[in-house]
Amino acid sequence: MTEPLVLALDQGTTSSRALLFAADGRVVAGAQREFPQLFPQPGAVEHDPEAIWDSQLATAKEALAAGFKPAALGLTNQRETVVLWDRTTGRPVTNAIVWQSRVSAPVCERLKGEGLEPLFRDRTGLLLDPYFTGTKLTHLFETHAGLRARCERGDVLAGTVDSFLLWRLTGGRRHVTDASNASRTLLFNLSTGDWDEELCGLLNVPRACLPEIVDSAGRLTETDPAVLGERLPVCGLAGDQQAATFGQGCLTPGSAKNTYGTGCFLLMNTGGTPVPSANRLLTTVGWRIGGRTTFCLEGAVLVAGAAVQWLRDGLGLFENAAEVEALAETVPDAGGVTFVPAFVGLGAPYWRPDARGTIAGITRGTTRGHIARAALEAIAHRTRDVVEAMNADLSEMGKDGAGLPPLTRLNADGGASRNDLLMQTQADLLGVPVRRTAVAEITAFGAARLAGLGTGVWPEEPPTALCDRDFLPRIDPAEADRRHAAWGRAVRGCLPTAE
Ligand SMILES: Nc1ncnc2c1ncn2[C@@H]1O[C@H](COP(=O)(O)OP(=O)(O)O)[C@@H](O)[C@H]1O
Ligand SMILES: O=P(O)(O)OC[C@H](O)CO
Repeated sequence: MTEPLVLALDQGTTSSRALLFAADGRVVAGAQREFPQLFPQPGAVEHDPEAIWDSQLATAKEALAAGFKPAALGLTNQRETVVLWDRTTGRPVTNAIVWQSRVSAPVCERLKGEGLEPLFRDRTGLLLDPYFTGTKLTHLFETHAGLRARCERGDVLAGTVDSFLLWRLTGGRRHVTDASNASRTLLFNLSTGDWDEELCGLLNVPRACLPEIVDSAGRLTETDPAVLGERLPVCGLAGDQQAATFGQGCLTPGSAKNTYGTGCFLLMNTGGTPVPSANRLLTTVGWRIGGRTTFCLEGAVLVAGAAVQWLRDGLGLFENAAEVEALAETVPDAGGVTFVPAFVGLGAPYWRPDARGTIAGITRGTTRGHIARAALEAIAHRTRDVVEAMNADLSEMGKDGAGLPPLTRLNADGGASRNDLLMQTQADLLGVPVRRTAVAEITAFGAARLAGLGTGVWPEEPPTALCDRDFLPRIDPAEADRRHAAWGRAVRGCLPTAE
């Protein structure tokens, strides 16, 4: 095969993947491996960084074993999760604290109590929620004696998962991250495009342990031949949600995608200047190419497909996640059942780490089908929560004359987007078409696209045939509003103190 191929490594929350792509999105070879999720105490979620590395390395080797020679490598990763490792040995010094983990909630409360949230908001576009990397580091330094000092001396390095993987892939030569990953840490200043000394000080994070920030595409570095058996130029690097946005071809302001995976992440491209949110969404870097940054507004829903996983593993309702659709189709509606899967608190736009899940409205007639249907509806309602906040932000922008119209179409991807009932429910509740991508692995494809662009082997224009199916709204908007209002009441019911 002579067409230029790109190897994408996609290090996700529950599995690592390596996929070799052609420019049109075809997967020529690939491999995927799950790795263990660790729940050491309620609200804490950890990964063993060695398990992350082993699974990622094994998949990369497996994909390369097919015998094709990629022109470049693109890397994308679960975001916010923090890894600390010894500079000399490369060995992790603690488990990775995963983005879902709530362990730094007390640190966030303390900082909020000191009135610091507006400062963090203005500079980083984020909120003081335990989701983000910075307070996870603060927490680790407060609970591991001597760790901060080792970081200050530069003996221990810190970074998000991309940094750790690149350290290993380059044989311990490069300690880098890209601007999109950096923008998820609470330490990155959106205006300067660099680490913010004052915020590092407030979070007690020594500058010496942080990586160098590079672009998301270009000749960023290269792999050590001893690791993958060959020297590959690393030409694409981005957080997984930003990579999916790029892969979906959301390259113009106003275009948006929602990834339905463990959580749901809805990102809208807002162009070359950061748009502050008045409605508790996040302002984040989409990608930085040639030193020019594209920004996004983001709504992060912490639990989406994970609710389906819980029906599978926690309640034993079925064996495979895909079976939820048939089960939910056994009933015409949720029969008055509302399921708010606030397992790790609620993300955008509520940001309530103290919220806990509820299943309400159960009667003697409630069946497994009703619960399954309510779980799918919950995912669609959480997405509407985000879209309402986003449209409000866009309308606010419009007052200055520089606005974008409300969302006109949502591009969908991720494991749970394979569920037709979920996609139809989503279109119904939003009142706009939902377009499901034909490229199942769009996150990895986005990383490959960045690398293809970065190395110049692929055209700048994304492939055109990305649509698998359009789901059009079928219910009256007033009915959608009524259902969403009932959802809002259920959400309020799962908050310990009324908002
Ligand atoms: N057909 C389906 N319907 C609903 N949820 C599904 C379906 N297939 C997979 N899921 C859910 O999607 C998630 C997996 O999607 P994926 O994109 O691989 O997630 P991640 O990248 O976050 O690990 C799981 O939480 C799973 O429960
Ligand atoms: O690994 P995923 O696909 O669940 O994505 C996780 C997000 O990057 C967390 O912000």
